[in-house]
This record gives sequence, structure tokens and C-alpha cells, in this order.
Amino acid sequence: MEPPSDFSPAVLAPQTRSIAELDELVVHCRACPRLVAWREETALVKRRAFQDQEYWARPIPGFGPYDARLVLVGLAPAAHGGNRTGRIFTGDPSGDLLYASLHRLGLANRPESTWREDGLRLHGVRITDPVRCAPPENKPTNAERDTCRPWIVREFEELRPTVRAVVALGGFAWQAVLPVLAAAGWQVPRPRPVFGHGAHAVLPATDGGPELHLFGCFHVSPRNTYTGRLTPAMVDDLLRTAATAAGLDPA
Ligand SMILES: O=c1cc[nH]c(=O)[nH]1
Repeated sequence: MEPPSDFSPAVLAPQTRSIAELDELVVHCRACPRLVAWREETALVKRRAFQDQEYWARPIPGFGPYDARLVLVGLAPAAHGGNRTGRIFTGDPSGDLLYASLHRLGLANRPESTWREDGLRLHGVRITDPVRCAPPENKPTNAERDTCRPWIVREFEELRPTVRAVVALGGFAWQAVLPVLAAAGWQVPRPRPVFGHGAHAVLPATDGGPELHLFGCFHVSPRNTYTGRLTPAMVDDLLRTAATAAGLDPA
């Protein structure tokens, strides 16, 4: 699909016919002026350690198989992580913890993710973000989250035949993903389930299909790991529980 210059996710995302097509299209999105400015500015004022690298500086597609049974939902790419490397949760401490855990569970072929074409493969797991561009201070506005929503809704619509469990990494992901799942064909319980590490909600499918297990996990960011609020063992336990609920066979 040719990307038009007047780029509206609400118009374009529903027109995509597959996740492959969506992944191809989303990287052309320029819908949020503040985020476009920030992702491009950080690519010019690089971190010293990355001076010789060409930053991706575009929106980040999801990563992992199109028929994933387990989907991990983060927040938004890091300015010098995904915004540099071009792959979600890649090149930042959050991703180091996440991919190492997936590898320990046998859900990734390598323990680390370093660049968008490094041979890493996930088994049965896909990772995506509700906001696809790096935001200043890692804080997207509600308006930016809402503008970006059609991409992740469309992604979940395509994943519906196979996805059985979702892990929301942090409170932002939890709040962002509930309306996404409602729009993509699941019933969100009332009252709305509350986020916490280990929170678990079961969402029936609106068409009588298989239910979806939603789990909450503290975000894997240094803010949580450096303070000891979240440990690698806690991440392993949570992801193992979610992968098992999804019908995978984690180590
Ligand atoms: O939530 C996050 C954090 C880092 N990188 C991402 O892509 N998402």
C-alpha cells in the first residue's frame, strides 16, 4: 500500500489486510507532530555511545509471529532504544530484561535483541506498543495514545484467531489495552479490572470464540528493576504463567 502524505491512522489502519501490511504502513505515520519532532530530534542529537549509528527515527512496528498466542504490550519506544535500532524494546535496559526472560523460557532463540536485523526470532510471542513513536520523557499524551490506537486495534483484530493471552507491561499499557481489546472483539469485565503485578482478568470473546487471559506485570523499566520492585525472577514467573495460559509450553 502506498503511504499517502495526509496520514490518518483512523482511516488507514482499518484498510490493511494483514499484519505484514500494517507493519509496512505504520512506519510512515506522521500523525502526531510532537512525536515526529521528538523522534527526529533525538536522531540528530544522538547519545555519545551511538554517534556512529543511523537512528531509525520512525514509528516502530510490532515484533514477533503473526500467529502469536501470547502478546506483550508495552508503552512506547525509547528515544535511544527502539527509536535508534528500529525494533521494539531493543537497545535499552527494558528490552535487555524482557528478551533475556523470553529466552530463559524458550520463547526466543537468543537472549538479547540488539538491532532490527540480528536474527532474533520469537516463538509464539509478539510484542507491540500502544504508542509507536518515542515520546519526550517517555510520556505520550492521551491524545497521542488515542490517535495511535487504530494501529494496535487492527493488529489485535488480525491476531484474534490465535491470541489467547496478553501481558500488559505497566499501568499505561493496561489502561491503553482495555479499549483496544474491546474494539477488537473481547468483552471487558465491569467493573474494569484494576492493574497490578499479577493482576489477571478473563475476557470472553464477543462472538463466542475462545476467551482471552489478560495479565498485569510491572513495566520492565530500570525505574522498577533498579529499585528492586521488579526482579528477573518475577518477570520469568509472570511470563511463564501467561505463556501457559496461552497454550505455549514455556521452560
Ligand atoms: O514500553 C516500552 C519500553 C521500551 N520500549 C518499548 O518499545 N516499549
